[in-house]
Amino acid sequence: MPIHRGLAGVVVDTTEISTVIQETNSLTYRGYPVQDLAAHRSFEEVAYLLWHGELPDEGQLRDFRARERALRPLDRTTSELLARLPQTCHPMDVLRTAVSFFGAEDPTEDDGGLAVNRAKSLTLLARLPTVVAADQRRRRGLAPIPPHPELGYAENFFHMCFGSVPDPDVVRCFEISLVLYAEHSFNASTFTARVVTSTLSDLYSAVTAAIGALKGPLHGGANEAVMHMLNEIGDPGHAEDWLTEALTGKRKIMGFGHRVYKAGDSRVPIMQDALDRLVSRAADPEVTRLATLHAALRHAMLTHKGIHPNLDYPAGLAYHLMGFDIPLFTPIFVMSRITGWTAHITEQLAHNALIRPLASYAGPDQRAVPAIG
Ligand SMILES: CC(=O)SCCNC(=O)CCNC(=O)[C@H](O)C(C)(C)COP(=O)(O)OP(=O)(O)OC[C@H]1O[C@@H](n2cnc3c(N)ncnc32)[C@H](O)[C@@H]1OP(=O)(O)O
Ligand SMILES: O=C([O-])CC(=O)C(=O)O
Repeated sequence: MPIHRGLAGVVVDTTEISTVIQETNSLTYRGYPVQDLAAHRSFEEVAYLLWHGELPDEGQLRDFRARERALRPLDRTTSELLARLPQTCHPMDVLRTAVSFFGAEDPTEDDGGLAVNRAKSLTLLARLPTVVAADQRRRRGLAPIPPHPELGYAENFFHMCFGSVPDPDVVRCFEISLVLYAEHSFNASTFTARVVTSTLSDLYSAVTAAIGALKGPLHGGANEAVMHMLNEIGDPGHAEDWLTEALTGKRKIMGFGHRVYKAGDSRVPIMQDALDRLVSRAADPEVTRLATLHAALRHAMLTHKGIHPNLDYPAGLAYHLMGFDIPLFTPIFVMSRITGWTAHITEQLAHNALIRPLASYAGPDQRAVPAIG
């Protein structure tokens, strides 16, 4: 029987949510090219699209926004619990714990009905930014800032992190990153959520597990690893030598390569444009140094290995330029991907089959248990 390590190239089910087209390096959400969604639609509209299959009309969007805004605040018990977590833990651990706690607190935790799951998904979408922002402020020794009910999803996140909203160009770049991160078919974290759901477990358990899968540096954790790597290299003139040494040492270069796209990630040109806008508006020598280094490493990687960057490469630097602390980058990915995960949980439940592959046994032949003494 052929073995497909890492399930590479294996098609395990159908989905109507998105498609990553390998041959053309393109991506659509419910049939719409992600480039067009990023250019013309808000993140809230994209969330609605992923969950409902169609873009909202004006009234539907107004109602969706109002419900999301009303659900943003955390209750006192949650805030107190999260404030007790050690500051040495990663913010992804805080987020994972928060979702698990939301499940424990929710009397409808085990109700996997469509309406109940939609309500839980919206609650998570609304509350996760409040958790992430409060955690960043706690680590900076600052009091949390409550959500602002008159601000959009992206603006409100800046408000809760920094107490102010940057100019619309910056907010737009952030929103573009949220649209691009929202959904990507059967990636590792989404598949994790589907595996958990396939046992008929609850939505919170599936999302908690998905957060754990996203945290790893081969998946979502790469956007943080990109920034650590740029800081390690430091000087743009060192990029080439650093890369040669790293490749000789068999290091994986963070933010490069992809399981599905082999000739470039469909989302990178859009995110790179957004990043370029952030760099030019900064007009700061330190930002120019980072952008030059970023470009030099991309060029060296393509020349030496023929490997293209993935979305985490431009997103990592963009989040740094927006002022977020590095450990927040993957939690921001969660704030967006919660839409894709929960759309997949709903889809899995609608056509469920327990996910349980086979393994080819490679251990010792059957043998007798030695008698003790
Ligand atoms: C949003 C996201 O989750 S996107 C992914 C984010 N992850 C990263 O950026 C981490 C760095 N990248 C990687 O580790 C890989 O490219 C992955 C895990 C994303 C994809 O891996 P796979 O599809 O399993 O490809 P695989 O690891 O087999 O790579 C194929 C070849 O390219 C090489 N390669 C692929 N990516 C990289 C990389 N980033 N750095 C160095 N070499 C790489 C591998 O070493 C391998 O070479 P070999 O055939 O000589 O052994
Ligand atoms: O599809 C993947 O394997 C990883 C990825 O790019 C994503 O989840 O956005």
